[in-house]
Amino acid sequence: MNDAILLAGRGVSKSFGSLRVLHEVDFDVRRGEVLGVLGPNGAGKTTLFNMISGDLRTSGGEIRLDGVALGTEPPFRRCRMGIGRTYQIPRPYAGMTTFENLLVAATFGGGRSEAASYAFCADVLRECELSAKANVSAGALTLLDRKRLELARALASDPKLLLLDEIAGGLTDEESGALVALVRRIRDRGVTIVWIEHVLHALLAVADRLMVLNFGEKIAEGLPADVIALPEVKRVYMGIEA
Ligand SMILES: Nc1ncnc2c1ncn2[C@@H]1O[C@H](COP(=O)(O)OP(=O)(O)OP(=O)(O)O)[C@@H](O)[C@H]1O
Repeated sequence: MNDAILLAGRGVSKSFGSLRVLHEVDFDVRRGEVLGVLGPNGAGKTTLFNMISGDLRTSGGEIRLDGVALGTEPPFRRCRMGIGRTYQIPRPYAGMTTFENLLVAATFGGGRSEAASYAFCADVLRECELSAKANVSAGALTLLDRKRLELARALASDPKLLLLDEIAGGLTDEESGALVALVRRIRDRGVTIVWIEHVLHALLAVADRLMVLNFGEKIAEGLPADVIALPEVKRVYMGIEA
């Protein structure tokens, strides 16, 4: 096992009936890095996340966390193994307060006792700049705060790997700057991050490497500046003919 690699996928494939969505994708996520995932709509990015988090089974291939094959482990067990994720469409419990949302994630996802969860959740709220909204109903939060809450809920299970699915969409430049600063802080305390994002400037502000998917295949990976300069990436992702 290579200690530098936290998450590894080999030959990862997914089909829905006759629709092949991912085809033999190999990837490594290095411990402590931010790996950005790019690709046009329908490229298979969220499907890849779903297979890492256990929301979907793979049709082929293998995914390992810390060298341990995830196999058919259900989502809650993967969460306890250290995989946290956000969803493209935030799914807070709208009738609960921000703090209650975190408590649920910390006790069920993180497996902490309720008592131990209180102090931990207060720290997560502070990190995500949500302390002032602790007692606000999640359904009443602004879009930026809903995104922060989505991230905070993923952090409440104390993940070593955080999967972020398009958290910057719909935000102003200033708001996405605040989110980027938060992602950096999380990375700086040692959490490994894989971030699917269409808002390129947000991703480029923090990603250490990029991986690009197109029609379910990996077409590029490497340092961000190198990857976005590739003619193939410009063509499929940005619609620019080289
Ligand atoms: N449960 C499902 N059943 C059938 N087809 C599905 C299912 N989930 C996803 N797909 C299809 O798989 C393909 C890849 O979808 P996916 O959501 O992974 O793409 P994506 O790269 O995340 O796109 P976007 O950037 O729009 O979020 C799409 O054609 C989608 O319609």
